[in-house]
Amino acid sequence: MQAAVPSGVSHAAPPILEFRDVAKTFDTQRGSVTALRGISVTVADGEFLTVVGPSGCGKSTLLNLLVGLEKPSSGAIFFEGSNAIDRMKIGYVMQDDNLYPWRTLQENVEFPLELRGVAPRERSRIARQYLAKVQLAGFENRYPYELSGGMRQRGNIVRALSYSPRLIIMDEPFGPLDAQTRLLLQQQLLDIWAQERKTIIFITHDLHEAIALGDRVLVLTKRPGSVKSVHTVDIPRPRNLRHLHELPAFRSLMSTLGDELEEEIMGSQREVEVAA
Ligand SMILES: Nc1ncnc2c1ncn2[C@@H]1O[C@H](COP(=O)(O)OP(=O)(O)OP(=O)(O)O)[C@@H](O)[C@H]1O
Repeated sequence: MQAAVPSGVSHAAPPILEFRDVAKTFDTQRGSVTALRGISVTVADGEFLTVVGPSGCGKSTLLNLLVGLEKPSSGAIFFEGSNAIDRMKIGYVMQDDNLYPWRTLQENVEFPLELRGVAPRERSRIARQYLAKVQLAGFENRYPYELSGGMRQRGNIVRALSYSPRLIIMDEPFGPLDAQTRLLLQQQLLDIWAQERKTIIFITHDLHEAIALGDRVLVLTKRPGSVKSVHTVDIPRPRNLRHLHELPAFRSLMSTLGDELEEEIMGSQREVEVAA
């Protein structure tokens, strides 16, 4: 059961993360591609921020800058007040579960704890505790090929949580799952988040998911991605995800986000037509 957390207040907490006028241009053999431009946004400690935007607008690039896979072309990113980002404090969950096939589920979840030098007994305890939180007790000794897609992704998520990172970034983690499994995992993620209040940045194509999970929804423009709008989700927690669509606040935000994204997607199409 989730703790009651009023929605829309967490971003009043001190920021844990700040993007300050960040831009990213890739130099390729066919010229340069500006993926992001003028991104300025702060994320509060313990906030759940969801990010939506048209395909190719730079959402994954934003996350890659955070985890150090790419460097900003200009501007700066501050994490816990420093631009020397301690990436050991950041967990990353990608769309494809990337559990190691040669390790059992338990050994997979223990892996980041091993890297951080946690003693075997303690890491075994922590891994079991997290696996139980997502109803995977009893499956500890299975290998990834013996698990369903939803089970693997749950393992993937708790692996990122197990070493208690301060920030977790998730790039469409539920993308490939069927609707029913997706709903279950969304609810489990919210339950864990309510208990632990980690800061989460969650990218999704699904507007329903963005509203259901987030304290705020950040909308990016078409490429080069910049901040189009930021909306506070005015729906109290705990949220019953199966009945959200009945709430006027949900329907109103769905409609606003739908309009904003349509505007961006139509804008991209017009540019393609003019260029053709
Ligand atoms: N390493 C790279 N080299 C050159 N161009 C890149 C590189 N990475 C991304 N891009 C370009 O930057 C733009 C943004 O890409 P990105 O993957 O961040 O978008 P996205 O919003 O995550 O897309 P999608 O929603 O389709 O997953 C795209 O035009 C992409 O082709």
